Amino acid sequence: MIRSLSRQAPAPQEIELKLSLPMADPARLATQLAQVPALSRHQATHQTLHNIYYDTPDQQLRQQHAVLRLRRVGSSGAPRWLQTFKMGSSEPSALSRRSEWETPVAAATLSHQALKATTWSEIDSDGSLFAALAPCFVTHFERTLWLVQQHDNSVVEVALDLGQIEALGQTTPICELELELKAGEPSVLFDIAHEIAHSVAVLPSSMSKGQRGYALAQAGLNRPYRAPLPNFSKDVPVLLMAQQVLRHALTQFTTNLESLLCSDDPEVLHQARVGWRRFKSARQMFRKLMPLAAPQPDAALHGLLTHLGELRNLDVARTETLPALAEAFILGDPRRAQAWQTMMTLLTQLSDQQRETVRQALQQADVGASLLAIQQWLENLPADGQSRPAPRMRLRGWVKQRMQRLNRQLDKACQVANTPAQWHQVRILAKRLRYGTENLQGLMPPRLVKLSLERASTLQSSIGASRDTAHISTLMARLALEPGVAEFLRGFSVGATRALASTAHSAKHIA
Ligand SMILES: O=P(O)(O)OP(=O)(O)OP(=O)(O)O
Repeated sequence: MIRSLSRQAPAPQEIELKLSLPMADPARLATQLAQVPALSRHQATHQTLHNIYYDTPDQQLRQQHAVLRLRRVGSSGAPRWLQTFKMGSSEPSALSRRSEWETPVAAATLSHQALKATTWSEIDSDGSLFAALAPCFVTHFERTLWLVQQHDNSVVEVALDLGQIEALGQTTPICELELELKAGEPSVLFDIAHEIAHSVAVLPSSMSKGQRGYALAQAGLNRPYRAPLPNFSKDVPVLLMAQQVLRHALTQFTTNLESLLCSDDPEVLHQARVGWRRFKSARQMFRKLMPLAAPQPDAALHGLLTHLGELRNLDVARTETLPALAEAFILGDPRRAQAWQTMMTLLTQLSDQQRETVRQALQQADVGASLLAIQQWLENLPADGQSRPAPRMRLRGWVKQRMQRLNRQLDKACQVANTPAQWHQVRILAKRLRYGTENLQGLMPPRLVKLSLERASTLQSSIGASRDTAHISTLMARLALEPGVAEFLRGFSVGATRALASTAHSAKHIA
C-alpha cells in the first residue's frame, strides 16, 4: 500500500498488477517462480489467509466498486484479524489502483469504528448500509510472498496465491500472482512481471478475487464477457480517451481468454475475438495520436489468434450453419439421419481437438509475455504522452473526420469488391466502422451514429453469413464424409459462394 503525498488525496493507494497462471500444474509454480532471477535472490515467506467478504443483500458495495472484508492471518489456533476496505474504479484493467485501508481488529467481527478513518461515510452517511451488511462469500488461500527490493529503492511484493473461493456451496480455484507496488513507479511491476513471464505462462487479469466471488455466487463465472462501452465527456484529453477505449477492448480479450481455459461456450471464444478486433480497430484509429506505436503481437500471439479463428469457424459450422441444413438433407430418412449424425460427431471431435490446441497455446509463456507488453504500453500512454504530447485538436471535429474517412474507405472497398478476399476486406472495414462508432458515439452527432451502425451491421451480417456458409466446403475437406453428405454439402457450398457474389453486389448499393 502506498501513502499518497498529495494533501488533497490522503487515501492510501494499492497499486497492483494481477496475472492469472494458466498452467496445468499449480503444484510446481512455487518452485518455478523461486528460480526467476528477480525472486531467487529473496527468501519467500508463507501465509495462510482466510477472508470473509461482506455486502448488503442488494449488493450496494459491489455497485459502488467497494469491498469490505475481514481477513484472518495464520491458523485458527493463533489468528490475527484485519479489516480491509477498498474503493476501486469502474475501469477494468490488470493494473488496478484502489484506495485501501487495512486495520487490525480484535475478533472476527466487523468494526464500524475502524471505518471512521476511511471514505466509508461517503457511501453510508447514516450507518444504514453498515447495519445491513452480511457475509456473502469467503476465500481461503496459501500465499507465498517475495519482497523484491531493487537498486532504485523500488519495492514490490510478489504474491503467489493458491486456494479457493467459496460461495453458496460452490467453489472455484484461486491460482494467481499479484505484484503490489510498495515503493517506486508502476513500471517496476511490469519489469518484474516480464522476468516472470519469460519462464512461467501468465495472462494479464482484471478480475479481483472479490469480483470472482460475486460472479461465483451468481453462477456468472467464465461466462462471455462484453466490456461496457466507455462513456466520455467532450473535454476528455485525447490520450485518456484512447487509453479507455483500448483498455476496455484489451480487457474483453484477456478476460475471455482466461475463461476459455475451462469454458467450452462458443460465445466466450466469440467475445474474445470481438475484444481483439475492437482493440485492433481502436489502435488503428488512434495510431497517429500515439506517443509510441503499440507493440506488435509476436509469433506466439499470432499463432493463438490463428487457432482462435479456426476454432470459431468450427463452432459456427457446428452450432449455426449445419444445424440449419440438417432437415433439408435428412428428409425424414433414418439412414440419412445416421449419416448426418456421423458427420456432426466428427465435427465435434475436430472442434474438441482445436479447443485443446487453443488451451495449449494459452499456456505458452510467449503469449503472456506479448500480452503483458501490450498492457504495459497501454498503461504508460499518459506518461509517454507527457514527453511527446499529442497534437492539439478539437475532439469532436477529429472524431467526425475519422468516421467520414472510414465511411469513404468502405465505399471504395464496396465498389471494387469482386473476389472473396475483397469481400473479406469489406467485412473488416464494416467491423472497423461499427467498433469505431460504438466506441466514440458520445462524441458523434446522433444521426451519424445511427447511419454508421446501420450500414456497418447490414454489411457485416450479410457478407458474414454467406462467407460462413461458403466456408463449409473447406471444412468438409478435412472430414471423411459419406458420399451422400459430401455431395449435398458441396452443392450447397457452390450455391452459397454464388450467393456471396450477389450479396457483395447488393453491398455496393448499401454503400
Ligand atoms: O491481499 P490483497 O489485499 O491484495 O487482496 P486479495 O485477497 O489478493 O484480493 P484481490 O484480488 O482483491 O487483490
